[in-house]
Amino acid sequence: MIEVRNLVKNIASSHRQNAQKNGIAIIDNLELLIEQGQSASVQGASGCGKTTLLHLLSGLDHPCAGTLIVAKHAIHNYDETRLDYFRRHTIGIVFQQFHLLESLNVEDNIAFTARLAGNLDPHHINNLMQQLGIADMRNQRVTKLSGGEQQRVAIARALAHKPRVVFADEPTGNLDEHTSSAVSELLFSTCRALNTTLLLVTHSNDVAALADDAYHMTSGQLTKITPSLQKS
Ligand SMILES: Nc1ncnc2c1ncn2[C@@H]1O[C@H](COP(=O)(O)OP(=O)(O)OP(=O)(O)O)[C@@H](O)[C@H]1O
Repeated sequence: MIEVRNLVKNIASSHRQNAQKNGIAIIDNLELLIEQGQSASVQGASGCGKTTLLHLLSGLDHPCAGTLIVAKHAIHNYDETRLDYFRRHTIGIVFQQFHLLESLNVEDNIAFTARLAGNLDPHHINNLMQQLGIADMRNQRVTKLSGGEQQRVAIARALAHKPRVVFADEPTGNLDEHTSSAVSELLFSTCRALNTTLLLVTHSNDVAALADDAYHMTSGQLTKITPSLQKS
């Protein structure tokens, strides 16, 4: 579950005491609720604050004000030690720039987060590689892969430790239309199977429409653009 209340991020200052006084609020009293196991997509103009929102929810950036609860973790109150534990165990992140470990092969990149979390399930990792079409590349260094292949490795890595929540920033941005559709369906179906909450930023209407709820971001806030597609 993700619960965000009155979230403010001022891009000129990350210090709480200066939040209201300095700079522009790129996130301005934003509210969001996603139940456990549900998914939501966020679309919006370039520079409107989508990546900033994911960084705040991942504990990679600090809010100026507001409440951020992610899988029962009230991370707005956490220090770096607790945030580090939270990131390792609770969430998976697909970054826009992948951030793969260049010295490792495909399989070790994917297993890395699971090893850190102490939750290595080789069968699950093998399934992810098979479903994402990267099993044949398991022993290759990631630097040898195309952008689209690296993107699939990044997606598998985010799911490898069966996190409670996944944040994905343009997870299909480097994929052709056919692969984008297959990979995004796999991302959504794997999250559903694991009862993992998924929050995804995308420029693709097709990918956004796969989510239970779709939001548009503007003026630092989210507006729901489709009714919730409640599953029976
Ligand atoms: N650390 C920072 N310091 C100052 N400004 C920042 C910082 N991080 C982001 N910004 C600014 O905040 C705004 C939102 O950036 P963000 O990356 O969240 O946008 P976005 O909606 O994800 O854009 P895109 O769709 O192009 O990826 C931009 O104007 C950006 O320049």
